Amino acid sequence: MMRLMEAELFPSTPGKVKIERAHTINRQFHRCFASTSTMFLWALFLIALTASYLSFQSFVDTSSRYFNASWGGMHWEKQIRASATVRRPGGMSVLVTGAAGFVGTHVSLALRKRGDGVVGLDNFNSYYDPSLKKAREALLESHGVFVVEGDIDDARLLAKLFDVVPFTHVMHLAAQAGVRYAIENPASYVHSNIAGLVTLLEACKSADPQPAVVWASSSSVYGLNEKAPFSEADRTDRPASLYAATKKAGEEITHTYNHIYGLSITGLRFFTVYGPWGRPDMAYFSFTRNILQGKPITVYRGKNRVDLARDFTFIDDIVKGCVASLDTAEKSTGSGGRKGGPAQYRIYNLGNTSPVTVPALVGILERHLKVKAKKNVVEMPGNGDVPFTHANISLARAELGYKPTTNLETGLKKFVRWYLSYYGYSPRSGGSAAEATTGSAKSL
Ligand SMILES: O=C(O)[C@H]1O[C@H](OP(=O)(O)OP(=O)(O)OC[C@H]2O[C@@H](n3ccc(=O)[nH]c3=O)[C@H](O)[C@@H]2O)[C@H](O)[C@@H](O)[C@@H]1O
Repeated sequence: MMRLMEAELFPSTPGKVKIERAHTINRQFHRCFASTSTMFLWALFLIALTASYLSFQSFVDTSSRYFNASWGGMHWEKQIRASATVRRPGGMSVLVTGAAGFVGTHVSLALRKRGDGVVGLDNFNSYYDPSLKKAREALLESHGVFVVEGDIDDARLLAKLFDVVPFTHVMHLAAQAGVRYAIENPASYVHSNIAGLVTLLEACKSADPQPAVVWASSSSVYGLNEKAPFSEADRTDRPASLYAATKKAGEEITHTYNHIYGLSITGLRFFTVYGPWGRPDMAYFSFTRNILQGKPITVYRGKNRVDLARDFTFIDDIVKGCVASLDTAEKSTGSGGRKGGPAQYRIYNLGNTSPVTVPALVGILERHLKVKAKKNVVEMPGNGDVPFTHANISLARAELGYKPTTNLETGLKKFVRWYLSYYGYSPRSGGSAAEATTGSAKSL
């Protein structure tokens, strides 16, 4: 019993000799005290060790997050400042979202070439082949445009960007595009076209100075509108796809930020934009790929065997419309999140004004590629498509000086030339592009 008590009173500690039972009570108390203080010291030591281990871990975590992050740091900020530098009197510094996208790349290049400061932002998602986006980024970099890798829904990143550069304008082209893909991945449209848009507008409204915002809406907002050509004042409350609904919502959301915070806003309704460096998910692009590979293409047809038609618009015309919108945008009126007075709010159609049917589009491609397409004609599935689009561009002509000059025949010729060169086709004289493609073509 006594031994048990002793053992409880004087437990052994690591590295210490066992207590001798023959000690006097005093000595026992002394040892007891000594042992308790040793234990206390050991406990302190262990706590300190654990604390330093934990803080070291968190340092390692933070630094690895920091070093792995695609943005941040002094070098990064320096690249942004250099890219945003204005090189012409009265030039603007523009944040272009979706800069590695089709329209974003072309607009960024046009701005940079005339001496404006341009910083790109893109999340390089895999909706379509990210290597094409990387190739566009390389093209931009060769012209001195730096593209930040990040998402428009990242409020911290946006705040940092506005902290580093007092952007005068935002050209907002980042979005989840594609009409039919919304059936497969609705959340992506909500993430980019709704949540991302709001996050971006929040950053713009808080920025000092507030930038003027020009952004990409879509011809799809006209939905089931049958009155042709489509004018800005026509009904847009009957969208036929979730994509269209999110773009329409974007028009309402931007109006709210214009109304409450004095942000200058211009929404551009693009009509089926095509051209070099285009989007592989679009019909003209995927048709070209399939025709060259000898694969069949699916051509949708409307009810009663009516051909579908689109007001296909060449990229160079769209770029001119975007740049003119930036040039004519008035300043936002607010600062520090407060409205200073009424601000400009505009919406324009940017189309070509001459719709072409999908079979006619295929015919032009067949001529340029010198290959006959294998066509499967099927009735348009009910997945978001509309039978036709046709832009009335009077407003953009009057207020932006917008005047499209490239017809589908000429524009597709330029696209095909780019496609063949980008994917490594080298047509022999007299032969068709397809005959000359063996081996060297990159697959999409
Ligand atoms: O104008 C717009 O606002 C929209 O234009 C295009 O949408 P869409 O006109 O549907 O363009 P494509 O996907 O290239 O389709 C063009 C036409 O080809 C048809 N098509 C498409 C794909 C296919 O395999 N077969 C086919 O016949 C479509 O039904 C449509 O009539 C873009 O993809 C959207 O991002 C953009 O917002």
